[in-house]
Amino acid sequence: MANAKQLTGAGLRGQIAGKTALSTVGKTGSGLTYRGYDVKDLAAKCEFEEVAYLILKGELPTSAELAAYKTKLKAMRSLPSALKEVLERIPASAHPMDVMRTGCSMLGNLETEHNFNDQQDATDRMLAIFPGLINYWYNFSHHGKRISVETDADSVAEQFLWTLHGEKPSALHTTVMQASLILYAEHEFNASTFTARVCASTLSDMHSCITGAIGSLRGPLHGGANEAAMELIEHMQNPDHAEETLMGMLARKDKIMGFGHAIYAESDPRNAVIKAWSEQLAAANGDTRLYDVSVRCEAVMWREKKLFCNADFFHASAYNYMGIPTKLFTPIFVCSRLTGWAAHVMEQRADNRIIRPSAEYTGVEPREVAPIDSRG
Ligand SMILES: CC(=O)SCCNC(=O)CCNC(=O)[C@H](O)C(C)(C)COP(=O)(O)OP(=O)(O)OC[C@H]1O[C@@H](n2cnc3c(N)ncnc32)[C@H](O)[C@@H]1OP(=O)(O)O
Ligand SMILES: O=C([O-])CC(=O)C(=O)O
Repeated sequence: MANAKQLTGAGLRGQIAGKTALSTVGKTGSGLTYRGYDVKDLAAKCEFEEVAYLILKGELPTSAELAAYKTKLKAMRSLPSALKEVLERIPASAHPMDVMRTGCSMLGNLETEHNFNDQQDATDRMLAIFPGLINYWYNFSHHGKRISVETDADSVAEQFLWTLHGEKPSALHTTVMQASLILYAEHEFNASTFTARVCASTLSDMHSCITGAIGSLRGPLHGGANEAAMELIEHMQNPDHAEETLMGMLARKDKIMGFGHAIYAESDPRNAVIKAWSEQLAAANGDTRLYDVSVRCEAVMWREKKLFCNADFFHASAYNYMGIPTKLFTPIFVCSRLTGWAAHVMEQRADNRIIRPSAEYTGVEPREVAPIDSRG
């Protein structure tokens, strides 16, 4: 069993900030479970909709329940015309995470969750619409194309790739995307989920909670690390060049995105799964450069710093091999983590007290306001 990480210090590290029945992270040093199931088991045996159902409703679905859930999601994909108009006004230079944030917020204006009894439907609508939403904007702003999001795709995974590329994806790509969405679906009290829970604790609506969470996920210390990792590895010509680049960065004390974790001590269980898929995609592509340089980065970081790849690092090469533009990497994370965020919002609502911690004051002692002409 791996050692647990010492959790103390700034950033609320190690503080219990609430209860959850949704997942455990690093409980045995390196494990991740969703409602008691090992994430590796889920990624090997399930499709994303089964895991979304598990996280949102508590148990894995039967085949009839899964079929009904997928049929429901498939019927909820269309984009309201007012949302399309907003997406068409966002420039190509925008970051897609800002597009996700605005798109989610706009949806909240058009289809407001007025009543908490609507929380499951509001969540399902976002699960169904988010892949098409981001790819509608991407295709319009980058290629001047108004795509149809009412595809025959059988799953969220397939819908993402289909609406991006305009054709049914290969079985391999769909399988990898299923696994990726499962790996990213839920992760206890990470920064974006905690954002969603703080928002939920004020009894705000689901779209506000998810919009806030998207903003938190955007940063490179959290979900944005998969894009930052891609920007790093794309310049590496071969493993020796990768080693040379990293050694220089470490000497300059640069932060290497895609490595390290706030909770895990020695490894992130999601890494082995996406790494294996990246290797398969590299072989299928007949170009192993990105995989090979990533493997060398992993070895160097462990040798030099005892830092390991988190979920994001091998996602960079895997997504690149599937022809996904780098700036769309973190929105895929949104399409997946939406399940965890929404389940946490539901959990917070079911046993709520407004989240309002205290601060340690470090400012000046009490003093009087001097008349304005005597200041300075
Ligand atoms: C899906 C996800 O969100 S996973 C996380 C994605 N984020 C990244 O990949 C960004 C790069 N990684 C990091 O910035 C950090 O490891 C975090 C934000 C994930 C965790 O931060 P912390 O909990 O503060 O890290 P931790 O306490 O383990 O850091 C220990 C030391 O290692 C250093 N360190 C940690 N990660 C890295 C890294 N990727 N590169 C270089 N040094 C690092 C820290 O700077 C710290 O050094 P210090 O004590 O001299 O300041
Ligand atoms: O738990 C964290 O701090 C970050 C993370 O890995 C995730 O949200 O998937």
